[in-house]
Amino acid sequence: MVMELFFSIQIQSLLCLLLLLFLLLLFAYFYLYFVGHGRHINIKNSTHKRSKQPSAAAAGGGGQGFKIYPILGALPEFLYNRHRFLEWTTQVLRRCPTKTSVFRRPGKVHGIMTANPENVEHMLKTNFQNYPKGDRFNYLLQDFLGEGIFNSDGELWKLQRKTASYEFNTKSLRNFVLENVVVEMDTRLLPTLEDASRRGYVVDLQDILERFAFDNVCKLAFNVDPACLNSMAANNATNAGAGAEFEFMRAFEDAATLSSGRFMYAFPIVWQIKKLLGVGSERRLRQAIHTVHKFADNIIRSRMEANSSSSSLQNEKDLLSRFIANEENNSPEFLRDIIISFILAGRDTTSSALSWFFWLLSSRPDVQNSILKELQAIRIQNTNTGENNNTFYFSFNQLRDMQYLQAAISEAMRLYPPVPVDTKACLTDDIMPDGTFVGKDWFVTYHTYAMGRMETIWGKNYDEYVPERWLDDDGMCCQESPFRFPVFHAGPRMCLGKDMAYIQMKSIAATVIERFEIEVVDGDKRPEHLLSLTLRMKTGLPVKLTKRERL
Ligand code: HEM
Repeated sequence: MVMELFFSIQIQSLLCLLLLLFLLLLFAYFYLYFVGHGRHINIKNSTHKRSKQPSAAAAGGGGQGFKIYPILGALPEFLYNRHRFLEWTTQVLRRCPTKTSVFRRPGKVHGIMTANPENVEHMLKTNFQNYPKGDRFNYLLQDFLGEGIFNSDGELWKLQRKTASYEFNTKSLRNFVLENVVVEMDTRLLPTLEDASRRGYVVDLQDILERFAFDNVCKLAFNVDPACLNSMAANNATNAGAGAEFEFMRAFEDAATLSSGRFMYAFPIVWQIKKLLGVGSERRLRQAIHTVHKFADNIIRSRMEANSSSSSLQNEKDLLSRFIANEENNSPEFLRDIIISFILAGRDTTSSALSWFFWLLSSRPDVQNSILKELQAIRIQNTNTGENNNTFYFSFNQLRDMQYLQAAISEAMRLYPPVPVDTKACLTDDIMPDGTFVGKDWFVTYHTYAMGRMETIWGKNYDEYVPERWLDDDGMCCQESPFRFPVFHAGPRMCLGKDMAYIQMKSIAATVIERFEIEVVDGDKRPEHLLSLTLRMKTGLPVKLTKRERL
């Protein structure tokens, strides 16, 4: 018995020793890689000859790209830099000669990241068919978005795109959007800001703009007013405002954040297990999706019933009615998917752009003055021509004439694009225009944030906020090529809401700037951002408002 125990202890000690030795070897191996032999991979090597399994060097190039370790790929660097993902990837791409680098995750997951306009044109337009959203994207967002336009490829996408493109070009939809914006400003935004300025409160401008955008896009999508901006004022005072609409907004926010959180798992198996067991973030996601679906289903069902019993839909101007009227495939589930995709697309994008714009503006009185001058000129012109009898808000034509403001907002989006990175899947092996090999099933990410900060695209002053760079000699704001400035995507899947977004953003910016001076609390510090589907400020945008003297 004693001997048995003795041998058992011996064996256990031996096993421990072996394990220790193995760990030591592993540590030494990776230590050498990190410190001494760290390998960079990038894409300078622009050979057009394709090998079945391209070597790391052939797929990268120039020795400047992401560090790729055996087995772990770029994971160590990714984990180390996860909190500053955009800055890190921008730095890497900037030092790559063709602004593209291979990125490998553990296992067989390969991809490239690019900030090269020619590559962007190739994937978003020239070889569009080869770069769909792909199975991974669809799978991660399927629970929330189903088959909606934002999460579909092929025929399903085409069908939605066709109907939506037609509707987005109609004057009636444009007017509907502008009317909603004016009402929301008049009844909620301005009273909220006026109240804050009168009492000297600090308010979170990002939160206000997000609530504004959510109210707005819900009106556009299914003519429902969640009154989020109202419930904020109510919340501040009495903690009221917890109706079904408010619950819907909260649930929508959670569902979007938690769904996009799935992209950030270093090991996707973790969220899959959580989903299977119904625990943690996946349990919260399931609940949030249930609330969103229930709310949307009720509206869709009652709207469809109204449609079958009368022709009342003809008077409705929102997107849901327009899709119901379009007879092709309008099952309640499909309509729900469509509506949710639109709300997601139009929700945080304009608020993100405006939040960064207002932050940039707070340290640039010269730009503010130029905007004020432009607004004043438009007001004077208005009095002379009698264009708009309502001297309070700006008409569509007046908004169109705000060229400097358009430039100032575009310049803010160059530096802080609301959708900072966007990823597609590669269907079959391909070679990018810069010579980078892309394999079947690789992911391809175009990096809008990095592209806005490339000297090769914007010149030496790329990191300065200069609205004038967008203006021609006549002071007109020029269009930039969407492949150099893919803030609204490009090619057949280009953002459908671009014009609408500019109307909304210019209308809010002009109305607010004309009435208030905005001081950002700690404005000299750049706000930290959150990495989700859109570029949000981590701790909001705290501001103090002072009413301007009348112009
Ligand atoms: C500053 C504001 C906005 C920016 C920067 C922006 C940007 C983008 C980007 C980058 C995409 C491509 C995403 C992808 O599918 O890979 C996109 C798609 C889309 N956007 Fe926008 N967007 C904005 C506002 C809006 C608004 C207000 C709407 C209207 C509700 C809208 C509707 C859409 C739709 C429907 C798509 C999908 C198009 C398709 O897949 O065919 N967007 N947008």
